[in-house]
Amino acid sequence: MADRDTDAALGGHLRDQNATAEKKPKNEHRWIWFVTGPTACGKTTVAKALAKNLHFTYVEGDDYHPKANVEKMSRGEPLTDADRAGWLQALAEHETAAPPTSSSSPHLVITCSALKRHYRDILRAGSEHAGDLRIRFIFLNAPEEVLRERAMKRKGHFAGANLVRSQFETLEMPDPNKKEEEGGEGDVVVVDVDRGPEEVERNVVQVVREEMGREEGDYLRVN
Ligand SMILES: Nc1ncnc2c1ncn2[C@@H]1O[C@H](COP(=O)(O)OP(=O)(O)OP(=O)(O)O)[C@@H](O)[C@H]1O
Ligand SMILES: O=C(O)[C@H](O)[C@@H](O)[C@H](O)[C@H](O)CO
Repeated sequence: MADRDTDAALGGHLRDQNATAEKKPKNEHRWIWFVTGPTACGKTTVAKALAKNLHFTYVEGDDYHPKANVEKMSRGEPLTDADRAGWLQALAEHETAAPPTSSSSPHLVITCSALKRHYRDILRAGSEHAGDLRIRFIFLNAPEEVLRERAMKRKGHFAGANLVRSQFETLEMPDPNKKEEEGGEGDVVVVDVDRGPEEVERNVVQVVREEMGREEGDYLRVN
């Protein structure tokens, strides 16, 4: 018995420890959530909502593009595989790096268009050697016309509406419902974003909570 006398001698410390142990999930992993999709689908908006609601550490993928990539996209020119290689590598390195000590949570949310299967595989490979990582993708799905309109209305961003067409040409839409051997990607959740931002944010937060809850038990440690 973790008896009362012992506990009293420890000033209640033992009791506090047991209470903490009960609250912890059985398996505690570090989670990396990539928020993906073509330009103006709402990656930044959604990632900020996850950071705010679940206290995840937020990494803005666009900040890791070299200057030449940003200049190219500002002119409405699509990037090539070679243009994207170093940028994808830089994002993959975030997965295995220890989170900054100042961050409130070990879990990361990273925005990254990740348009092609091959790009998503680079990000998957980034986590392969770190046994405690769980990596998931959220694909924000909306028709091209909706994204063109959002890009047109947006102010002060290097990517304009003239980039949208080529993003859809490049896109290899992930299919989580197909079997893996048929090219399916079971670690992707597709969320329809052709609706208001509040509804999208609510849906995404729920998707993340459910997925982490399923693996980690009832208690989701978010901070
Ligand atoms: N669900 C939504 N409904 C309407 N407008 C939205 C929605 N989500 C985001 N927006 C608006 O659409 C624009 C694009 O959103 P955001 O910048 O978050 O997209 P993004 O995918 O991060 O873009 P990029 O990849 O080009 O940086 C912004 O002006 C944003 O306020
Ligand atoms: O792969 C790409 O072509 C890029 O990542 C773009 O998608 C942009 O970074 C961004 O989304 C535009 O603002």
